[in-house]
Amino acid sequence: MIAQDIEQVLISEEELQEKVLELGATLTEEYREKFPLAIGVLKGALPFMSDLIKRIDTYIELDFMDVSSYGNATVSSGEVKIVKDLNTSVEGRDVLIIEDIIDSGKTLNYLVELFKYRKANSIKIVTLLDKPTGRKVDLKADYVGFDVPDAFVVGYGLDYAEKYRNLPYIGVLKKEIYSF
Ligand SMILES: O=P(O)(O)OC[C@H]1O[C@H](OP(=O)(O)OP(=O)(O)O)[C@H](O)[C@@H]1O
Ligand SMILES: Nc1nc2[nH]cnc2c(=O)[nH]1
Ligand SMILES: [Mg+2]
Repeated sequence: MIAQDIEQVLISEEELQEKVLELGATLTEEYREKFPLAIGVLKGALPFMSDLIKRIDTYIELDFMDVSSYGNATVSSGEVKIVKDLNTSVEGRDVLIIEDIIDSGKTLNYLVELFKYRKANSIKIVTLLDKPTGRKVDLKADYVGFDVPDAFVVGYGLDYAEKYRNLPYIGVLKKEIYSF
């Protein structure tokens, strides 16, 4: 049972699902007349994206980008690596980036600049979690599910050393699990 490693549940499964419904309704209105390209940032955004897109009731196209700046560390290296690029061109498209968390902001800052350079028509960000205290670059999401405190959170896509992504809620690990 991986739940035994959790010290505290910060956001329950029910709260997550309720927020996903709310964000889905907002995005349905935002993109009603458009055909946005929804870009999931792997791997963390996977569970959130999977739930969210089912609540967006308009035509959307999906694509994925795999970038990594943390490796197995809990502090961003600051260097964003493209592990997998998009299959689709963003030129002229209304791009909706779907993320699990904004912490330093470096991952999304990099992606926003990249999609601007590639001539996207518009770029919006929806993130499940925002950790404003972690910010190292000036970056704001257009849609935020929850603000989280200055702690390393796991679950619902968020990992510690690649584990815990499959927890259905957001929590904080017991101190003895972390190796820092
Ligand atoms: O705002 P930042 O400080 O850049 O941090 C946020 C990013 O870090 C995590 O991804 P990570 O690079 O660890 O890869 P993963 O999604 O595969 O876990 C998370 O999923 C975000 O993409
Ligand atoms: N799992 C996890 N990944 C992150 N990437 C950036 N911040 C975090 C965090 O708080 N938890
Ligand atoms: Mg990520």
